[in-house]
Amino acid sequence: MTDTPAVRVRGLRKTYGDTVAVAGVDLDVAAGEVVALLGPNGAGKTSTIEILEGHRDRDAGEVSVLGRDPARAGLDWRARIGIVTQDGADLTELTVREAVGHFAHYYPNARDPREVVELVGLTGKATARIRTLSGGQRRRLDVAIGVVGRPRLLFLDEPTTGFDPQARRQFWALIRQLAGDEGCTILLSTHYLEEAEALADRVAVIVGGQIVADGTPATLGGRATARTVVRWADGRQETDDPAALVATLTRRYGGAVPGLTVSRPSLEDVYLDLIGAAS
Ligand SMILES: Nc1ncnc2c1ncn2[C@@H]1O[C@H](COP(=O)(O)OP(=O)(O)OP(=O)(O)O)[C@@H](O)[C@H]1O
Repeated sequence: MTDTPAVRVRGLRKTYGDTVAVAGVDLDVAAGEVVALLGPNGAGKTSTIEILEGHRDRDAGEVSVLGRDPARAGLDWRARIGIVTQDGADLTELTVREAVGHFAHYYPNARDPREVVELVGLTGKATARIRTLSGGQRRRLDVAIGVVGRPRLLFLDEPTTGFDPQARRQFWALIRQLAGDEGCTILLSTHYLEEAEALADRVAVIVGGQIVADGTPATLGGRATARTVVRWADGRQETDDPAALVATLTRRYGGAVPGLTVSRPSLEDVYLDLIGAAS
């Protein structure tokens, strides 16, 4: 990672008529970092991401993406970012390989379209027309189009919606490869907590257009220091000393404790608390 942030946002605001979609967002993404934006429907994730992509105007605030203001950046800047939107491109009569090849032409240092099709697991569909793809295959194609230009920064807006579990795991492996081997900075929005946990170095939770928490998946919302919950067949207790409680239970039952589980709050528990407290 270098010291210059890939993304720096201060006081970002966006309204649509009477609706305040983004209400003063501050966000930093370091070069090489994978950051997940989490938040309920309508929280302002897409609006924020689209402003950072240069696809939407802002009302106020400072935004720097790869050192430029997206509202004024040119083609050289655009060639260094990759975008996977919720809608995808409208190219339904092209084949998968044609579509990826078409986008490759826009970039000075594009990847080989065949390699990209392979990377997203669509080789078996390379000559299929886009309109014949399933929803999950279509999203993989969107990812292929997003990465064909070797972006330094990749925006992924709910990238795995509609994926089956196996496709989601394959997609995660692809993202780890892009982030790890190639040092690509990634900002993604998702509704899947396990996706944020699997991929993100850092998670920012946005509610009502404001960031209400920002931290690693392990520490978000005080998760690392939260009390441990011990559950067993006849009870449940929160404790700071789970070993002592389990020892007590073991003595009480004279051996194995039926149905014993020892857990810290999941990322989902913490997230639901955060959005509940904020709304
Ligand atoms: N083009 C638009 N015109 C009017 N209102 C809009 C427009 N786009 C978004 N909004 C409103 O702005 C708010 C934030 O929407 P946004 O799409 O940024 O949320 P989101 O967090 O991405 O939601 P989701 O998880 O449902 O995709 C919502 O209240 C939405 O209805």
